[in-house]
Amino acid sequence: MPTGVPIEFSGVTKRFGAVTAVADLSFTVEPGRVTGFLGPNGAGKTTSLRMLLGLVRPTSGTATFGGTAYRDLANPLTTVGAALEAASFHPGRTAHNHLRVYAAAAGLPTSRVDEVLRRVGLGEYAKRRVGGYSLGMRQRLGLAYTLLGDPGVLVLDEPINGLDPEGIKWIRLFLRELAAEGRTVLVSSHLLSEVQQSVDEVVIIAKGRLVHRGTLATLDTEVAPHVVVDSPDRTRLGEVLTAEGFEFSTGRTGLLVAEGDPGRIGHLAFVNGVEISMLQRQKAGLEESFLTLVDGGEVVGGSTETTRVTDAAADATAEPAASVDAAVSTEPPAPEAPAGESPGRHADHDGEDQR
Ligand SMILES: Nc1ncnc2c1ncn2[C@@H]1O[C@H](COP(=O)(O)OP(=O)(O)OP(=O)(O)O)[C@@H](O)[C@H]1O
Repeated sequence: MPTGVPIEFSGVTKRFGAVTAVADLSFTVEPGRVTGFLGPNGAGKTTSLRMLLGLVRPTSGTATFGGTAYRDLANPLTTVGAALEAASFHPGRTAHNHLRVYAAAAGLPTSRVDEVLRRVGLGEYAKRRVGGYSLGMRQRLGLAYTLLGDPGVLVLDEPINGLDPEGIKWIRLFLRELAAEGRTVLVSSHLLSEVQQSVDEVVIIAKGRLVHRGTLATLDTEVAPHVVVDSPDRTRLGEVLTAEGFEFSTGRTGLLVAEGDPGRIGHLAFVNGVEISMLQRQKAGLEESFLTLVDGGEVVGGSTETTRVTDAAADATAEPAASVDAAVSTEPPAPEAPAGESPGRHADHDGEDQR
């Protein structure tokens, strides 16, 4: 049985020139559960994961697996399985051939290839060329790759992105299974709804900073509930609320007041002689809480516009590096990478610090 170790971010900051992509990030991801690493596009998720996997050097702070940095792991492939972005595989080769190369490089028996392909439901397609695979099948193949060394930790960047409903259902159950086996499972996504049914814990970042960490249940209580109130004379009700300093917006069912206690609003209406036709407390839903948290994220400097080159053409033909040390299936191309450069590089290229 694989042994999961905690993933620990401690005061991690990453600056790219004037842009602070990640600011003083600290959190721990525990084994035995699925943790969602959430934030809108540009929040700093990929940069954080790349620092964790030794692909980018933090400006300050440490990101480790049970206290050991990725580059210092004795055998990375059997400790951490990681997939950054959609894995790219040569379309002309079979899934079995792809994984056989990695297994051989890592000193693993070919039987391991058959095992992981069966595990992700690709057993009967193992000898088919990857070019004929659907996106969902390619995602499964990427997962099979991460499982080759039977690692105790899995780090998956947006594994649900682009899957059809059946694929989403499958991956949700699969992630839960992996965590139930004692592994540490960290899954990034920019959509809470995408991972909400598969995660036990969430770490939410916005503009490079941690904005929430805890269970989904705690997320639900993070954002204060509202009061929805209505009156046959909405204009007058609005005037009374404004005069008392309440902030509100007008919704379909009434005025949405940033106040958790309906009693206060009811009393206010009563003493001002405003008839109330509806008054109720409304808890912020999960999605609303998530959006409120990430919208309110503090700006940590510079533009948050993503400048990354998406090198889809190269993805179609490039092969992931078959290094024993490289348990990371793909790496996003750097912004200035010329078109055609392999996205499968695994260097610890600190040249990015100058960007
Ligand atoms: N190599 C780089 N050079 C310069 N800026 C970068 C680089 N990598 C990331 N950034 C910037 O850092 C910020 C965080 O980007 P990052 O890709 O980590 O966010 P993300 O949460 O993964 O978003 P997405 O889901 O869109 O990939 C963005 O402002 C981005 O433009």
